[in-house]
Amino acid sequence: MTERIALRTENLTKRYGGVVALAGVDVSIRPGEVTALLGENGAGKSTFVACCSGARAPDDGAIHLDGVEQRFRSPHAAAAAGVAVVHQEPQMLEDQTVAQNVNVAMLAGGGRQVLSRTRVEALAGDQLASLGLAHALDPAQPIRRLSGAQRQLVEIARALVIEPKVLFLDEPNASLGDEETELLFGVVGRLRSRGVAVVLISHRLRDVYRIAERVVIMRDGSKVADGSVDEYPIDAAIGLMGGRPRRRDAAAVPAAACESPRRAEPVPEPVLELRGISGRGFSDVDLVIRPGEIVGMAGLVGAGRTEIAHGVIGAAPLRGGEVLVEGVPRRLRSPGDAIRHGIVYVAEDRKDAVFYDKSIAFNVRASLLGPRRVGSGRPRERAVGRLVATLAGRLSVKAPSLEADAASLSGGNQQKLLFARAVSVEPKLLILDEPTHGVDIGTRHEIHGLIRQLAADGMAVWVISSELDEILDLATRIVVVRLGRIETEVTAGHDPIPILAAAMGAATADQGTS
Ligand SMILES: Nc1ncnc2c1ncn2[C@@H]1O[C@H](COP(=O)(O)OP(=O)(O)OP(=O)(O)O)[C@@H](O)[C@H]1O
Repeated sequence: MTERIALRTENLTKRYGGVVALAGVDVSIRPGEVTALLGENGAGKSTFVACCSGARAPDDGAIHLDGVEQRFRSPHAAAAAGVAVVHQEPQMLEDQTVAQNVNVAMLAGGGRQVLSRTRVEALAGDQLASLGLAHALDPAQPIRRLSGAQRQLVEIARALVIEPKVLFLDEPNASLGDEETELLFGVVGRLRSRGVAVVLISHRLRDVYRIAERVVIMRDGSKVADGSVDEYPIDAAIGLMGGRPRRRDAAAVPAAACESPRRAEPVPEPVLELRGISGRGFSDVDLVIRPGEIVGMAGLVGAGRTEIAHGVIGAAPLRGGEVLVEGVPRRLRSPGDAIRHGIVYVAEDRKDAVFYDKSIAFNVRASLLGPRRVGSGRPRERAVGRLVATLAGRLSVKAPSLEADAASLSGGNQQKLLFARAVSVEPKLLILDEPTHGVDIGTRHEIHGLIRQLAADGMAVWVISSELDEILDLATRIVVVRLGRIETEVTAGHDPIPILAAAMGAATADQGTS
């Protein structure tokens, strides 16, 4: 009996100028299975998805869907044939509701236009319920009020209205907390049992290995391995992806950086002190961050962590309380104002921060022209050189040249660019919201190493992350935000897991009833 194959590529090839993004890739994806597509940043995963889903035309090779060769002229044509994609950065109608956004997808998929708002909400509600998402999303909520995780779930609901044969999920869990990842995997499990071929791209390998049956491993545009997860366990996959030795973070940093900050020395003056600040989505928040500390902010997605950071840097209004920067009360009016006071925030959503139509070099220089450099006129070439060296070396950003558009960088490489750009401003306080979102495992170690080194050199760092592992790995002190308030605080060295689990678990129960 011949095995059923949902999607098969043969010699799939794609070049961007001199860059070979796909070098003759042969892959078979089976129905009713979850296949993980793995590879470091820039390996060619997104390009593979783009070619299979009509977003890019391959230069060579063939794509077969259920045994029939296809030449998709557009994503719409691919969707009509049964190929759906959930993208890393969902594009949605921001002012419309969840229901309207799902409805638009239904219309695009050939559904009938529905004019009544209650009917639109009921249809979207049915769609969400069939995916087990009825409790996670309210069809009447406007998109702009949703967290990154909730938007991902809406995007998945939209992709599924066409009842695809093949579903590509490109980094769907990059910004999801543990709870939301479970929700997502619940949806994936349902799709698998309906016979959908699911292709999952994710750098969170431990999550991936919980759900995938098969792996396809890519490196530099080529497939280097393909088989069951038993044949290629995590460590083997990591080796195949990079061929780069996996360095322990601690080895990359001076030993002092791994200790709690400056225990024996006098306690330095806080860089930032929040006294009972309130704003939309949070209230009565007290927090002190001193030089050399890495404060990890944990909590469920939607708990209010990003909102607190936005309130501090002036991206959203504060309703009350006081912000002190180096002991002086300040009301920061905008992120630019925050930079002038030595506070740089790196957003979770890179769409807002990358100048896509400008060159990589422009993006790098943009920060060096920032307020702290104004006095020196032109950005100092040495500083540019240092930054570029960091990008190319420690963060291994793959780019054809510095003059290429930032849009030509893979998603993970854009994230690295933003990190390096923020660091180059030499802030007193660096606020990182999901700093390794979409970044491969080797680079994640490098970024963590750099964060520790910066703290060891005296920078204060505030890390917001949905990954408890990341917080436990990095932070010298951990605060947990729950329902917009700081719920609990623990110092590294104590066993924080029971405390964190209690705070986060309690939050789930409360949120469910409110
Ligand atoms: N529009 C483009 N123009 C030029 N080069 C591009 C373009 N899109 C992608 N590339 C290059 O093709 C290669 C593969 O990129 P791709 O986005 O497919 O990688 P990826 O494996 O999805 O990475 P990530 O994990 O960071 O998302 C990279 O070297 C990238 O810089």
